[in-house]
Amino acid sequence: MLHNQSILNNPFLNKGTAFTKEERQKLGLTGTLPSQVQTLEQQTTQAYAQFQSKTTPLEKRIFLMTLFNENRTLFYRLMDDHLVEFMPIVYDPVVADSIEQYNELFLNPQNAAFVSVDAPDDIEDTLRNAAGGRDIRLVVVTDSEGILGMGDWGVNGVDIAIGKLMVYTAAAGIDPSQVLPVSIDAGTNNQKLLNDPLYLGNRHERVTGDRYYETIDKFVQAEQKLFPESLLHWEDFGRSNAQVILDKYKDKIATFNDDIQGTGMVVLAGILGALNISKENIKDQKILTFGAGTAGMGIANQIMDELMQEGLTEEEAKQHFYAVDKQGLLFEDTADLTPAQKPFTRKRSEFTNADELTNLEAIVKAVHPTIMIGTSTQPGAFTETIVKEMADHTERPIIFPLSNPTKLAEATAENLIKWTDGRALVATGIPAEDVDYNGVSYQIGQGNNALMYPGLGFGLIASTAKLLNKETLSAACHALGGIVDTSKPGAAVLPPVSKITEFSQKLAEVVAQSIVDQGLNKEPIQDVKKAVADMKWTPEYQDINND
Ligand SMILES: NC(=O)c1ccc[n+]([C@@H]2O[C@H](COP(=O)([O-])OP(=O)(O)OC[C@H]3O[C@@H](n4cnc5c(N)ncnc54)[C@H](O)[C@@H]3O)[C@@H](O)[C@H]2O)c1
Ligand SMILES: O=C(O)C[C@H](O)C(=O)O
Ligand SMILES: [Mn+2]
Repeated sequence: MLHNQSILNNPFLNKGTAFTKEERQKLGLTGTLPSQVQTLEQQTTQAYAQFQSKTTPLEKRIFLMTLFNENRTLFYRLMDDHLVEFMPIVYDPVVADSIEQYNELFLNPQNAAFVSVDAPDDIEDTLRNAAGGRDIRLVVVTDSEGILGMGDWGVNGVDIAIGKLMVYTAAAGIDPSQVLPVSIDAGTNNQKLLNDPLYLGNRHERVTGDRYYETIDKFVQAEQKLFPESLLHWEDFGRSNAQVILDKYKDKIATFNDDIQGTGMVVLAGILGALNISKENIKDQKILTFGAGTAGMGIANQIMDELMQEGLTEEEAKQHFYAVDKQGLLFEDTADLTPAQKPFTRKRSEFTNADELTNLEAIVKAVHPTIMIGTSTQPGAFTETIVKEMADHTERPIIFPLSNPTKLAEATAENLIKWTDGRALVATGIPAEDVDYNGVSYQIGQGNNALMYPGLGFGLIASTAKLLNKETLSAACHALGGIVDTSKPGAAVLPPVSKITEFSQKLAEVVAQSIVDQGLNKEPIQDVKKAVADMKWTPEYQDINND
Protein backbone atom coordinates (compact mmCIF):
# COMPACT_ATOMS: atom_id res chain seq x y z
CA MET A 1 0.00 0.00 0.00
CA LEU A 2 1.45 3.35 -1.06
CA HIS A 3 1.31 6.11 1.49
CA ASN A 4 -0.57 9.07 0.08
CA GLN A 5 2.32 11.54 0.27
CA SER A 6 4.68 9.06 -1.32
CA ILE A 7 2.53 9.06 -4.45
CA LEU A 8 2.82 12.82 -4.79
CA ASN A 9 6.57 12.49 -4.29
CA ASN A 10 6.99 9.69 -6.79
CA PRO A 11 7.72 11.20 -10.22
CA PHE A 12 6.72 7.98 -11.98
CA LEU A 13 3.24 8.03 -10.41
CA ASN A 14 2.59 11.65 -9.60
CA LYS A 15 -0.12 13.42 -11.58
CA GLY A 16 -0.28 16.55 -9.41
CA THR A 17 -3.44 18.54 -10.06
CA ALA A 18 -4.56 15.91 -12.59
CA PHE A 19 -5.53 13.39 -9.90
CA THR A 20 -9.29 13.05 -10.29
CA LYS A 21 -11.70 13.41 -7.39
CA GLU A 22 -12.09 9.61 -7.31
CA GLU A 23 -8.36 9.04 -7.32
CA ARG A 24 -7.84 11.59 -4.59
CA GLN A 25 -10.43 9.74 -2.54
CA LYS A 26 -8.98 6.33 -3.23
CA LEU A 27 -5.36 7.32 -2.66
CA GLY A 28 -5.89 9.41 0.45
CA LEU A 29 -5.08 12.63 -1.39
CA THR A 30 -8.32 14.48 -0.67
CA GLY A 31 -7.46 17.97 0.47
CA THR A 32 -3.77 17.64 -0.33
CA LEU A 33 -4.19 19.46 -3.65
CA PRO A 34 -6.07 22.59 -4.78
CA SER A 35 -9.65 21.65 -5.62
CA GLN A 36 -9.52 22.12 -9.41
CA VAL A 37 -8.80 18.96 -11.36
CA GLN A 38 -6.69 19.69 -14.43
CA THR A 39 -6.11 17.71 -17.59
CA LEU A 40 -2.62 16.83 -18.77
CA GLU A 41 -3.16 19.35 -21.59
CA GLN A 42 -3.91 22.15 -19.12
CA GLN A 43 -0.88 21.24 -17.05
CA THR A 44 1.24 21.26 -20.20
CA THR A 45 0.05 24.73 -21.19
CA GLN A 46 0.74 26.08 -17.72
CA ALA A 47 4.19 24.48 -17.54
CA TYR A 48 5.18 25.72 -20.98
CA ALA A 49 4.25 29.28 -20.03
CA GLN A 50 6.48 28.95 -16.98
CA PHE A 51 9.26 27.57 -19.15
CA GLN A 52 8.97 30.53 -21.48
CA SER A 53 9.25 33.00 -18.62
CA LYS A 54 12.81 31.79 -17.96
CA THR A 55 15.34 33.91 -19.76
CA THR A 56 18.62 31.96 -19.90
CA PRO A 57 19.13 28.46 -21.28
CA LEU A 58 20.38 27.26 -17.88
CA GLU A 59 17.32 28.65 -16.07
CA LYS A 60 15.17 26.87 -18.62
CA ARG A 61 17.05 23.67 -17.93
CA ILE A 62 16.68 24.03 -14.18
CA PHE A 63 12.95 24.53 -14.60
CA LEU A 64 12.63 21.45 -16.80
CA MET A 65 14.68 19.36 -14.42
CA THR A 66 12.44 20.41 -11.54
CA LEU A 67 9.44 19.30 -13.54
CA PHE A 68 11.24 16.04 -14.35
CA ASN A 69 11.84 15.49 -10.63
CA GLU A 70 8.16 16.01 -9.90
CA ASN A 71 6.26 14.37 -12.71
CA ARG A 72 7.82 12.37 -15.54
CA THR A 73 4.58 12.09 -17.53
CA LEU A 74 4.10 15.84 -17.65
CA PHE A 75 7.77 16.41 -18.41
CA TYR A 76 7.75 14.03 -21.40
CA ARG A 77 4.40 15.25 -22.66
CA LEU A 78 5.82 18.77 -22.70
CA MET A 79 9.01 17.53 -24.36
CA ASP A 80 6.97 15.72 -27.02
CA ASP A 81 5.24 18.98 -27.85
CA HIS A 82 8.46 21.02 -27.97
CA LEU A 83 11.10 18.48 -28.91
CA VAL A 84 13.32 20.62 -31.14
CA GLU A 85 13.27 23.46 -28.61
CA PHE A 86 13.97 21.23 -25.61
CA MET A 87 16.67 18.94 -27.02
CA PRO A 88 19.51 21.48 -26.71
CA ILE A 89 18.28 22.43 -23.22
CA VAL A 90 17.99 19.01 -21.59
CA TYR A 91 20.82 17.57 -23.67
CA ASP A 92 23.87 18.97 -25.46
CA PRO A 93 24.92 21.82 -25.32
CA VAL A 94 23.19 23.13 -22.14
CA VAL A 95 23.78 19.86 -20.26
CA ALA A 96 27.44 20.87 -20.33
CA ASP A 97 26.69 23.96 -18.20
CA SER A 98 24.74 21.92 -15.70
CA ILE A 99 27.62 19.45 -15.40
CA GLU A 100 30.08 22.25 -14.71
CA GLN A 101 27.79 23.55 -11.97
CA TYR A 102 26.45 20.25 -10.64
CA ASN A 103 27.31 20.87 -6.98
CA GLU A 104 26.03 24.42 -6.99
CA LEU A 105 22.76 23.42 -8.63
CA PHE A 106 22.17 20.13 -6.80
CA LEU A 107 18.60 19.59 -5.66
CA ASN A 108 17.76 15.99 -6.36
CA PRO A 109 19.65 12.81 -7.33
CA GLN A 110 17.15 12.19 -10.15
CA ASN A 111 16.86 8.46 -9.52
CA ALA A 112 20.46 7.86 -10.53
CA ALA A 113 22.69 5.20 -8.98
CA PHE A 114 25.98 6.44 -7.53
CA VAL A 115 28.52 3.61 -7.62
CA SER A 116 31.66 4.33 -5.62
CA VAL A 117 35.07 2.85 -6.29
CA ASP A 118 35.63 3.13 -2.53
CA ALA A 119 32.72 0.86 -1.65
CA PRO A 120 32.85 -2.13 -4.02
CA ASP A 121 30.77 -4.22 -1.64
CA ASP A 122 27.90 -1.75 -1.92
CA ILE A 123 27.59 -1.92 -5.70
CA GLU A 124 24.74 -4.40 -5.85
CA ASP A 125 22.79 -2.61 -3.11
CA THR A 126 23.44 0.70 -4.84
CA LEU A 127 21.82 -0.47 -8.07
CA ARG A 128 18.99 -2.20 -6.24
CA ASN A 129 18.24 0.85 -4.11
CA ALA A 130 18.30 3.27 -7.01
CA ALA A 131 16.03 1.02 -9.08
CA GLY A 132 13.60 0.90 -6.16
CA GLY A 133 11.84 -2.21 -7.46
CA ARG A 134 11.42 -0.89 -11.00
CA ASP A 135 11.84 -3.24 -13.98
CA ILE A 136 15.02 -1.75 -15.47
CA ARG A 137 15.59 -2.36 -19.20
CA LEU A 138 18.13 0.33 -19.99
CA VAL A 139 21.19 1.53 -18.08
CA VAL A 140 23.34 4.47 -19.18
CA VAL A 141 26.60 4.52 -17.27
CA THR A 142 29.40 7.08 -17.21
CA ASP A 143 32.61 7.39 -15.21
CA SER A 144 32.84 10.96 -16.51
CA GLU A 145 36.51 10.90 -17.42
CA GLY A 146 35.76 12.30 -20.88
CA ILE A 147 32.57 14.32 -20.63
CA LEU A 148 31.88 15.55 -24.18
CA GLY A 149 35.18 17.28 -24.99
CA MET A 150 35.44 18.92 -21.55
CA GLY A 151 37.52 16.28 -19.82
CA ASP A 152 37.10 14.90 -16.32
CA TRP A 153 34.03 16.02 -14.36
CA GLY A 154 33.87 13.41 -11.61
CA VAL A 155 30.46 12.72 -10.16
CA ASN A 156 29.06 15.81 -11.90
CA GLY A 157 28.99 13.84 -15.13
CA VAL A 158 25.94 11.90 -13.97
CA ASP A 159 23.94 14.58 -15.78
CA ILE A 160 25.09 13.24 -19.15
CA ALA A 161 23.64 9.82 -18.30
CA ILE A 162 20.37 11.47 -17.25
CA GLY A 163 20.33 13.67 -20.38
CA LYS A 164 21.04 10.74 -22.72
CA LEU A 165 18.14 8.85 -21.14
CA MET A 166 15.79 11.79 -21.60
CA VAL A 167 16.55 11.71 -25.30
CA TYR A 168 15.90 7.95 -25.35
CA THR A 169 12.40 8.45 -24.03
CA ALA A 170 11.58 11.53 -26.08
CA ALA A 171 12.97 10.10 -29.33
CA ALA A 172 12.24 6.39 -29.15
CA GLY A 173 9.67 6.00 -26.35
CA ILE A 174 11.46 3.94 -23.73
CA ASP A 175 9.37 3.91 -20.56
CA PRO A 176 11.11 6.37 -18.19
CA SER A 177 10.41 4.13 -15.22
CA GLN A 178 12.48 1.39 -16.88
CA VAL A 179 15.73 3.32 -17.11
CA LEU A 180 18.62 3.80 -14.72
CA PRO A 181 21.36 6.42 -15.03
CA VAL A 182 24.58 5.35 -13.29
CA SER A 183 27.61 7.34 -12.18
CA ILE A 184 30.74 5.34 -11.51
CA ASP A 185 32.64 7.57 -9.13
CA ALA A 186 36.26 6.49 -9.52
CA GLY A 187 37.55 9.80 -8.15
CA THR A 188 38.56 12.73 -10.32
CA ASN A 189 41.72 14.34 -11.62
CA ASN A 190 39.91 17.65 -12.01
CA GLN A 191 41.80 19.83 -9.54
CA LYS A 192 39.09 22.47 -9.54
CA LEU A 193 36.58 19.92 -8.27
CA LEU A 194 39.01 18.45 -5.73
CA ASN A 195 39.54 21.94 -4.32
CA ASP A 196 35.86 22.80 -4.28
CA PRO A 197 34.39 22.47 -0.78
CA LEU A 198 30.98 21.81 -2.36
CA TYR A 199 32.18 18.96 -4.58
CA LEU A 200 29.84 16.00 -4.07
CA GLY A 201 31.96 13.11 -5.34
CA ASN A 202 34.88 11.10 -3.97
CA ARG A 203 37.56 13.59 -3.11
CA HIS A 204 40.62 11.81 -4.45
CA GLU A 205 42.46 11.19 -7.67
CA ARG A 206 41.06 8.72 -10.16
CA VAL A 207 41.64 5.13 -9.25
CA THR A 208 43.18 3.28 -12.21
CA GLY A 209 44.43 -0.19 -13.10
CA ASP A 210 43.18 -3.34 -11.42
CA ARG A 211 41.07 -1.59 -8.80
CA TYR A 212 39.28 0.41 -11.48
CA TYR A 213 38.64 -2.62 -13.66
CA GLU A 214 37.47 -4.67 -10.69
CA THR A 215 34.92 -1.97 -9.93
CA ILE A 216 33.73 -1.98 -13.53
CA ASP A 217 33.46 -5.74 -13.47
CA LYS A 218 31.55 -5.80 -10.19
CA PHE A 219 29.22 -3.21 -11.61
CA VAL A 220 28.59 -5.25 -14.78
CA GLN A 221 28.02 -8.45 -12.79
CA ALA A 222 25.53 -6.75 -10.47
CA GLU A 223 23.81 -4.95 -13.31
CA GLN A 224 23.33 -8.21 -15.22
CA LYS A 225 22.19 -10.07 -12.15
CA LEU A 226 19.61 -7.49 -11.10
CA PHE A 227 18.43 -6.45 -14.56
CA PRO A 228 18.98 -9.47 -16.83
CA GLU A 229 16.84 -8.02 -19.59
CA SER A 230 18.62 -4.70 -19.74
CA LEU A 231 20.80 -3.03 -22.33
CA LEU A 232 23.99 -1.43 -21.02
CA HIS A 233 25.05 1.84 -22.69
CA TRP A 234 28.53 3.28 -21.91
CA GLU A 235 29.02 7.03 -22.16
CA ASP A 236 31.97 9.42 -21.94
CA PHE A 237 34.64 7.10 -20.56
CA GLY A 238 38.26 8.16 -21.02
CA ARG A 239 40.23 7.29 -24.14
CA SER A 240 42.29 4.62 -22.40
CA ASN A 241 39.28 2.76 -20.98
CA ALA A 242 36.37 3.12 -23.41
CA GLN A 243 37.48 0.61 -26.05
CA VAL A 244 39.00 -1.78 -23.50
CA ILE A 245 35.72 -2.00 -21.60
CA LEU A 246 33.68 -2.41 -24.77
CA ASP A 247 35.94 -5.21 -26.03
CA LYS A 248 35.66 -6.98 -22.71
CA TYR A 249 31.86 -7.19 -22.68
CA LYS A 250 30.59 -6.79 -26.24
CA ASP A 251 30.49 -10.50 -27.07
CA LYS A 252 28.91 -11.47 -23.76
CA ILE A 253 26.03 -9.08 -23.11
CA ALA A 254 23.74 -6.59 -24.83
CA THR A 255 25.91 -3.51 -24.68
CA PHE A 256 27.40 -0.68 -26.71
CA ASN A 257 29.60 2.35 -26.33
CA ASP A 258 27.84 5.44 -27.61
CA ASP A 259 30.96 7.52 -28.30
CA ILE A 260 32.55 4.72 -30.31
CA GLN A 261 29.61 3.03 -31.99
CA GLY A 262 26.81 5.60 -31.80
CA THR A 263 29.14 8.23 -33.24
CA GLY A 264 30.44 5.82 -35.88
CA MET A 265 26.87 5.18 -36.93
CA VAL A 266 25.77 8.79 -37.20
CA VAL A 267 28.88 9.75 -39.14
CA LEU A 268 28.52 6.89 -41.61
CA ALA A 269 24.82 7.72 -42.00
CA GLY A 270 25.80 11.36 -42.61
CA ILE A 271 28.43 10.38 -45.16
CA LEU A 272 25.94 8.15 -46.97
CA GLY A 273 23.50 11.10 -46.96
CA ALA A 274 26.20 13.41 -48.31
CA LEU A 275 27.16 10.96 -51.06
CA ASN A 276 23.51 10.71 -51.97
CA ILE A 277 23.57 14.44 -52.59
CA SER A 278 26.91 14.53 -54.43
CA LYS A 279 26.20 11.28 -56.30
CA GLU A 280 29.65 10.04 -55.42
CA ASN A 281 30.82 6.61 -54.30
CA ILE A 282 32.19 5.84 -50.85
CA LYS A 283 34.96 3.80 -52.45
CA ASP A 284 36.35 6.98 -54.03
CA GLN A 285 36.72 8.89 -50.76
CA LYS A 286 39.79 9.82 -48.74
CA ILE A 287 38.82 10.12 -45.10
CA LEU A 288 40.72 12.27 -42.63
CA THR A 289 39.79 11.90 -38.96
CA PHE A 290 41.16 14.80 -36.92
CA GLY A 291 41.25 13.73 -33.29
CA ALA A 292 41.95 10.00 -33.38
CA GLY A 293 40.48 9.23 -29.97
CA THR A 294 37.41 7.31 -28.84
CA ALA A 295 35.02 8.90 -31.33
CA GLY A 296 37.54 9.37 -34.16
CA MET A 297 38.52 5.71 -34.22
CA GLY A 298 34.93 4.54 -33.73
CA ILE A 299 34.09 6.52 -36.85
CA ALA A 300 37.03 5.07 -38.79
CA ASN A 301 36.01 1.54 -37.86
CA GLN A 302 32.40 2.01 -38.90
CA ILE A 303 33.42 3.44 -42.29
CA MET A 304 35.96 0.64 -42.64
CA ASP A 305 33.21 -1.96 -42.20
CA GLU A 306 31.18 -0.21 -44.87
CA LEU A 307 34.08 -0.25 -47.34
CA MET A 308 34.62 -3.94 -46.71
CA GLN A 309 30.95 -4.62 -47.28
CA GLU A 310 31.36 -2.81 -50.57
CA GLY A 311 33.88 -5.47 -51.52
CA LEU A 312 37.23 -4.00 -50.51
CA THR A 313 39.74 -6.13 -48.64
CA GLU A 314 40.87 -4.92 -45.23
CA GLU A 315 44.18 -3.78 -46.72
CA GLU A 316 42.46 -1.89 -49.54
CA ALA A 317 39.98 -0.29 -47.17
CA LYS A 318 42.71 0.96 -44.84
CA GLN A 319 44.27 2.90 -47.69
CA HIS A 320 41.31 5.29 -47.53
CA PHE A 321 42.08 6.56 -44.02
CA TYR A 322 44.32 9.27 -42.62
CA ALA A 323 44.20 9.42 -38.84
CA VAL A 324 45.50 12.61 -37.26
CA ASP A 325 46.07 13.24 -33.59
CA LYS A 326 48.26 15.54 -31.47
CA GLN A 327 51.39 14.07 -33.03
CA GLY A 328 50.16 14.89 -36.55
CA LEU A 329 49.45 12.26 -39.20
CA LEU A 330 49.78 8.90 -37.49
CA PHE A 331 52.55 6.72 -38.92
CA GLU A 332 53.51 3.16 -38.10
CA ASP A 333 56.43 4.44 -36.02
CA THR A 334 54.60 7.32 -34.27
CA ALA A 335 55.15 7.24 -30.51
CA ASP A 336 52.29 6.53 -28.09
CA LEU A 337 49.80 5.05 -30.55
CA THR A 338 46.65 3.64 -28.94
CA PRO A 339 45.56 0.11 -29.84
CA ALA A 340 42.63 1.56 -31.81
CA GLN A 341 44.93 3.84 -33.83
CA LYS A 342 47.47 1.18 -34.85
CA PRO A 343 45.46 -0.39 -37.70
CA PHE A 344 44.93 3.04 -39.30
CA THR A 345 48.52 4.28 -39.52
CA ARG A 346 50.32 5.18 -42.74
CA LYS A 347 53.84 4.50 -44.01
CA ARG A 348 56.31 7.39 -44.07
CA SER A 349 57.50 6.23 -47.48
CA GLU A 350 54.14 7.24 -48.97
CA PHE A 351 55.09 10.91 -48.60
CA THR A 352 58.10 12.91 -49.71
CA ASN A 353 57.67 15.24 -46.71
CA ALA A 354 56.46 12.78 -44.05
CA ASP A 355 58.40 14.49 -41.26
CA GLU A 356 56.59 17.76 -41.91
CA LEU A 357 53.14 16.25 -41.53
CA THR A 358 52.70 17.33 -37.95
CA ASN A 359 49.94 19.89 -38.40
CA LEU A 360 46.54 19.75 -40.07
CA GLU A 361 47.34 22.31 -42.76
CA ALA A 362 50.37 20.42 -44.02
CA ILE A 363 48.46 17.14 -43.88
CA VAL A 364 45.47 18.45 -45.84
CA LYS A 365 47.88 19.80 -48.48
CA ALA A 366 49.62 16.45 -48.76
CA VAL A 367 46.56 14.20 -48.61
CA HIS A 368 43.72 16.19 -50.22
CA PRO A 369 41.00 14.47 -48.23
CA THR A 370 37.44 14.40 -49.55
CA ILE A 371 35.98 13.83 -46.08
CA MET A 372 37.23 15.57 -42.93
CA ILE A 373 35.78 14.71 -39.52
CA GLY A 374 36.63 16.69 -36.36
CA THR A 375 36.62 14.91 -32.99
CA SER A 376 39.65 16.68 -31.57
CA THR A 377 38.20 19.04 -28.93
CA GLN A 378 40.23 21.78 -30.70
CA PRO A 379 38.03 24.83 -31.35
CA GLY A 380 38.50 26.49 -34.72
CA ALA A 381 40.96 23.86 -35.94
CA PHE A 382 39.29 23.76 -39.37
CA THR A 383 40.58 27.16 -40.49
CA GLU A 384 39.66 29.03 -43.64
CA THR A 385 43.02 28.17 -45.21
CA ILE A 386 42.62 24.46 -44.47
CA VAL A 387 39.02 24.29 -45.66
CA LYS A 388 39.78 26.22 -48.86
CA GLU A 389 42.75 23.97 -49.57
CA MET A 390 40.53 20.91 -49.16
CA ALA A 391 37.79 22.44 -51.32
CA ASP A 392 40.29 23.24 -54.09
CA HIS A 393 40.73 19.54 -54.67
CA THR A 394 37.25 18.11 -54.30
CA GLU A 395 33.93 19.25 -55.71
CA ARG A 396 31.77 18.53 -52.65
CA PRO A 397 33.97 18.40 -49.55
CA ILE A 398 32.29 16.52 -46.70
CA ILE A 399 33.19 18.31 -43.47
CA PHE A 400 31.81 17.35 -40.05
CA PRO A 401 33.16 19.41 -37.12
CA LEU A 402 31.77 17.25 -34.31
CA SER A 403 33.51 18.34 -31.13
CA ASN A 404 31.09 19.29 -28.36
CA PRO A 405 29.94 21.41 -26.69
CA THR A 406 29.56 24.57 -28.80
CA LYS A 407 32.77 26.24 -27.69
CA LEU A 408 34.88 23.28 -28.85
CA ALA A 409 33.63 22.90 -32.44
CA GLU A 410 36.38 22.75 -35.09
CA ALA A 411 34.37 25.19 -37.27
CA THR A 412 30.90 26.66 -37.61
CA ALA A 413 28.53 25.50 -40.32
CA GLU A 414 28.16 29.07 -41.52
CA ASN A 415 31.90 29.49 -42.13
CA LEU A 416 32.19 26.13 -43.87
CA ILE A 417 29.41 27.02 -46.29
CA LYS A 418 30.86 30.49 -46.94
CA TRP A 419 34.48 29.39 -47.33
CA THR A 420 33.52 26.72 -49.87
CA ASP A 421 31.01 28.85 -51.76
CA GLY A 422 28.18 26.55 -50.71
CA ARG A 423 29.88 23.35 -51.84
CA ALA A 424 30.65 21.80 -48.44
CA LEU A 425 28.35 19.07 -47.16
CA VAL A 426 28.23 19.78 -43.46
CA ALA A 427 27.05 18.23 -40.20
CA THR A 428 27.79 19.67 -36.76
CA GLY A 429 27.80 18.11 -33.28
CA ILE A 430 25.31 20.56 -31.79
CA PRO A 431 22.21 21.95 -33.52
CA ALA A 432 22.98 24.62 -36.15
CA GLU A 433 20.68 27.19 -37.74
CA ASP A 434 20.10 27.07 -41.49
CA VAL A 435 22.77 28.99 -43.38
CA ASP A 436 21.49 31.41 -46.02
CA TYR A 437 24.09 31.89 -48.68
CA ASN A 438 23.73 33.20 -52.24
CA GLY A 439 19.98 32.66 -52.26
CA VAL A 440 20.08 29.08 -50.99
CA SER A 441 19.05 28.03 -47.51
CA TYR A 442 21.47 25.29 -46.42
CA GLN A 443 20.08 22.93 -43.81
CA ILE A 444 22.68 21.58 -41.45
CA GLY A 445 22.34 18.03 -40.19
CA GLN A 446 23.11 17.38 -36.55
CA GLY A 447 25.96 14.89 -36.58
CA ASN A 448 25.29 13.80 -33.05
CA ASN A 449 24.95 10.23 -31.85
CA ALA A 450 21.58 11.29 -30.38
CA LEU A 451 20.14 10.72 -33.85
CA MET A 452 21.08 7.05 -33.67
CA TYR A 453 21.42 5.66 -30.16
CA PRO A 454 17.73 5.96 -29.18
CA GLY A 455 16.55 3.88 -32.14
CA LEU A 456 19.47 1.50 -31.82
CA GLY A 457 18.93 0.95 -28.10
CA PHE A 458 15.18 0.70 -28.36
CA GLY A 459 15.43 -1.87 -31.15
CA LEU A 460 17.86 -3.95 -29.10
CA ILE A 461 15.63 -3.86 -26.03
CA ALA A 462 12.41 -4.56 -27.94
CA SER A 463 14.00 -7.54 -29.68
CA THR A 464 15.50 -8.88 -26.40
CA ALA A 465 18.92 -8.84 -28.07
CA LYS A 466 21.70 -10.97 -26.62
CA LEU A 467 24.34 -8.76 -28.17
CA LEU A 468 25.09 -6.15 -30.79
CA ASN A 469 27.34 -7.03 -33.72
CA LYS A 470 28.64 -5.44 -36.93
CA GLU A 471 25.73 -6.71 -39.02
CA THR A 472 23.17 -4.90 -36.90
CA LEU A 473 25.25 -1.72 -36.71
CA SER A 474 25.60 -1.67 -40.46
CA ALA A 475 21.89 -2.23 -41.03
CA ALA A 476 21.16 0.69 -38.70
CA CYS A 477 23.54 3.04 -40.54
CA HIS A 478 21.55 2.52 -43.72
CA ALA A 479 18.14 2.96 -42.08
CA LEU A 480 18.07 6.77 -42.36
CA GLY A 481 18.33 6.82 -46.15
CA GLY A 482 15.39 8.22 -48.09
CA ILE A 483 14.09 10.54 -45.36
CA VAL A 484 15.78 13.69 -46.69
CA ASP A 485 14.78 14.99 -50.13
CA THR A 486 18.27 15.23 -51.64
CA SER A 487 17.06 16.92 -54.80
CA LYS A 488 16.34 20.13 -52.88
CA PRO A 489 19.16 22.72 -53.03
CA GLY A 490 20.78 23.03 -49.62
CA ALA A 491 19.45 19.63 -48.44
CA ALA A 492 20.89 18.33 -45.17
CA VAL A 493 23.06 15.22 -45.01
CA LEU A 494 21.01 13.85 -42.10
CA PRO A 495 17.31 13.99 -41.29
CA PRO A 496 16.19 16.83 -39.00
CA VAL A 497 15.74 16.41 -35.24
CA SER A 498 12.07 17.38 -35.78
CA LYS A 499 11.64 13.90 -37.31
CA ILE A 500 13.56 12.04 -34.62
CA THR A 501 10.57 10.13 -33.24
CA GLU A 502 9.68 8.95 -36.74
CA PHE A 503 13.12 7.79 -37.77
CA SER A 504 13.97 6.36 -34.33
CA GLN A 505 11.02 4.03 -34.78
CA LYS A 506 12.24 3.03 -38.23
CA LEU A 507 15.75 2.51 -36.86
CA ALA A 508 14.42 0.42 -33.99
CA GLU A 509 12.52 -1.79 -36.43
CA VAL A 510 15.57 -2.27 -38.64
CA VAL A 511 17.72 -3.10 -35.61
CA ALA A 512 15.16 -5.51 -34.15
CA GLN A 513 14.74 -7.21 -37.53
CA SER A 514 18.49 -7.68 -37.83
CA ILE A 515 18.62 -9.23 -34.34
CA VAL A 516 15.79 -11.61 -35.13
CA ASP A 517 17.21 -12.50 -38.57
CA GLN A 518 20.45 -13.51 -36.89
CA GLY A 519 18.69 -15.43 -34.15
CA LEU A 520 20.19 -13.15 -31.51
CA ASN A 521 16.90 -12.59 -29.63
CA LYS A 522 16.57 -14.13 -26.17
CA GLU A 523 12.81 -14.51 -26.37
CA PRO A 524 10.76 -15.65 -29.39
CA ILE A 525 9.49 -12.79 -31.55
CA GLN A 526 6.84 -13.38 -34.23
CA ASP A 527 6.31 -9.85 -35.43
CA VAL A 528 9.17 -7.38 -35.15
CA LYS A 529 7.10 -4.28 -35.90
CA LYS A 530 4.60 -5.28 -33.24
CA ALA A 531 7.35 -5.95 -30.69
CA VAL A 532 8.70 -2.43 -31.25
CA ALA A 533 5.24 -0.85 -31.19
CA ASP A 534 4.23 -2.73 -28.01
CA MET A 535 7.33 -1.51 -26.20
CA LYS A 536 6.70 2.15 -26.95
CA TRP A 537 5.69 4.32 -24.02
CA THR A 538 3.62 7.45 -24.48
CA PRO A 539 3.26 10.21 -21.89
CA GLU A 540 -0.28 9.67 -20.68
CA TYR A 541 -1.59 9.26 -17.16
CA GLN A 542 -2.32 5.67 -16.17
CA ASP A 543 -4.62 4.33 -13.48
CA ILE A 544 -2.76 3.69 -10.26
CA ASN A 545 -3.42 0.35 -8.61
CA ASN A 546 -2.92 0.91 -4.95
CA ASP A 547 -3.42 -2.59 -3.62
N1 LIG B 1 28.85 14.74 -32.29
C1 LIG B 1 28.91 13.59 -31.67
O1 LIG B 1 28.01 12.77 -31.74
C2 LIG B 1 30.11 13.26 -30.86
C3 LIG B 1 30.25 11.96 -30.37
C4 LIG B 1 31.37 11.63 -29.60
C5 LIG B 1 32.31 12.62 -29.34
N2 LIG B 1 32.12 13.87 -29.82
C6 LIG B 1 33.08 14.93 -29.53
O2 LIG B 1 34.36 14.58 -30.03
C7 LIG B 1 35.35 15.09 -29.15
C8 LIG B 1 36.29 13.96 -28.76
O3 LIG B 1 35.59 13.01 -27.98
P1 LIG B 1 36.26 11.61 -27.66
O4 LIG B 1 35.32 10.90 -26.81
O5 LIG B 1 36.74 10.98 -28.91
O6 LIG B 1 37.51 12.09 -26.79
P2 LIG B 1 38.96 11.44 -26.74
O7 LIG B 1 39.68 12.12 -25.65
O8 LIG B 1 38.88 9.97 -26.74
O9 LIG B 1 39.60 11.87 -28.14
C9 LIG B 1 40.03 13.16 -28.45
C10 LIG B 1 41.28 13.01 -29.30
O10 LIG B 1 41.67 14.28 -29.79
C11 LIG B 1 43.06 14.34 -29.69
N3 LIG B 1 43.56 15.70 -29.72
C12 LIG B 1 43.68 16.58 -28.70
N4 LIG B 1 44.28 17.70 -29.12
C13 LIG B 1 44.53 17.53 -30.43
C14 LIG B 1 45.15 18.35 -31.43
N5 LIG B 1 45.63 19.55 -31.13
N6 LIG B 1 45.22 17.86 -32.67
C15 LIG B 1 44.76 16.64 -32.98
N7 LIG B 1 44.18 15.81 -32.09
C16 LIG B 1 44.06 16.27 -30.83
C17 LIG B 1 43.37 13.61 -28.39
O11 LIG B 1 44.74 13.23 -28.30
C18 LIG B 1 42.43 12.43 -28.48
O12 LIG B 1 43.00 11.33 -29.14
C19 LIG B 1 34.61 15.71 -27.97
O13 LIG B 1 34.54 17.11 -28.12
C20 LIG B 1 33.24 15.12 -28.04
O14 LIG B 1 32.26 15.99 -27.56
C21 LIG B 1 31.05 14.20 -30.56
O1 LIG C 1 26.81 14.02 -25.91
C1 LIG C 1 26.87 14.43 -27.08
O2 LIG C 1 26.34 15.49 -27.45
C2 LIG C 1 27.52 13.60 -28.14
C3 LIG C 1 28.62 12.77 -27.71
O3 LIG C 1 28.24 11.63 -27.01
C4 LIG C 1 29.73 13.51 -27.04
O4 LIG C 1 30.36 12.95 -26.14
O5 LIG C 1 30.01 14.64 -27.46
MN1 LIG D 1 29.47 11.15 -25.37
